[in-house]
Amino acid sequence: MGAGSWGTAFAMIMADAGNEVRLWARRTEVAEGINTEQRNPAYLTSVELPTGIHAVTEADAALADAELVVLAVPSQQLRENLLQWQIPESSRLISLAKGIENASLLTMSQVVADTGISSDRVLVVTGPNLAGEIAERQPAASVVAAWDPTLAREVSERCRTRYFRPYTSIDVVGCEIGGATKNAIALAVGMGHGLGFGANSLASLITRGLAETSRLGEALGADPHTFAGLAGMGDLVATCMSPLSRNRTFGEHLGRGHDVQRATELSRGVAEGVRSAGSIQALAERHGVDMPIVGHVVDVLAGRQSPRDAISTMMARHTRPER
Ligand SMILES: NC(=O)c1ccc[n+]([C@@H]2O[C@H](COP(=O)([O-])OP(=O)(O)OC[C@H]3O[C@@H](n4cnc5c(N)ncnc54)[C@H](O)[C@@H]3O)[C@@H](O)[C@H]2O)c1
Ligand SMILES: O=P(O)(O)OC[C@H](O)CO
Repeated sequence: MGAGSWGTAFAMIMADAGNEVRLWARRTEVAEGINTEQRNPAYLTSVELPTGIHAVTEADAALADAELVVLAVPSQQLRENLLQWQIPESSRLISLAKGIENASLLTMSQVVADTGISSDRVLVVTGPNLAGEIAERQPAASVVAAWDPTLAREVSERCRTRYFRPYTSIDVVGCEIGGATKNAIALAVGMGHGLGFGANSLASLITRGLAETSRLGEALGADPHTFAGLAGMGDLVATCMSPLSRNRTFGEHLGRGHDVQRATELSRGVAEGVRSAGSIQALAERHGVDMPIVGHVVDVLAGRQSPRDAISTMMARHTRPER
């Protein structure tokens, strides 16, 4: 459900893994391009898609009798869409979005459950999975997380291909916090890059970003090991280091001196950290967790601080043991 970059690339994974795939696109021209030319004319436009993907513009046509419903709309739009869709009762749902809902401070699997769908039916797929690389069938690993390890295993087998290697996890909340928070940290790393700083600065931000992500995750009951894995460090490193990342690129525009409006105009696709950073900060405050990098990202996005001042303020913080 959603034919943006990741919805399209994940449809490709599912088709390559031998599933019959229906892909819901909002726009007729997107569906037609996929069905007649095996190309999405709006996202990943140079990629030839497998013939096994059938695109539709009616949500009901995509959802009818679906065994697995893959949710690939941006996180702040998930609830409004779910409330309109007729999700088959026997289906399982896979959440792909990486964000925290603004109004509720819920993770995406929690939003799904909040609309009345049992959390036993909800899975999360997350990891270092930049859609542009996956669509070229470059090898990557990922994590399929569910409360029930048997379900996680079953679904991981359904999306395994020669280029996509899914591990399993029962730490749903940890995987989701890793995925949502890395976007805010990537904004900070992008700012550092845009300011002209090198590998030492960026590695320092990544590592301390992981430390604050782990603190938040643990406060929410996550397994600390998750943050050393694909959904934590793996995704954080891929996002912070790749020019393909929309979040890192958005941060880079800010670091080069553009304001949020101009950075938005220069961006293609959704940079989830821009919308979720404030929610992550609010969630951290609710649980008494210190997240200085996310806090400064929020200040920069709100125009209260420049990227350069944000970095200077972080550097001036009191020193203390690393752990
Ligand atoms: N692109 C990636 O590399 C990647 C990888 C892993 C996870 N994700 C996550 O997947 C989610 C989707 O990202 P994406 O990369 O596909 O974004 P995108 O910007 O490429 O596409 C967004 C899609 O959502 C649709 N959309 C936008 N507003 C909508 C609304 N109100 N209702 C319904 N549909 C709407 C658009 O039409 C489009 O199909 C995000 O949470 C992102 O963090 C992306
Ligand atoms: O392009 P980004 O910044 O949304 O990152 C994409 C994926 O989440 C990387 O795993």
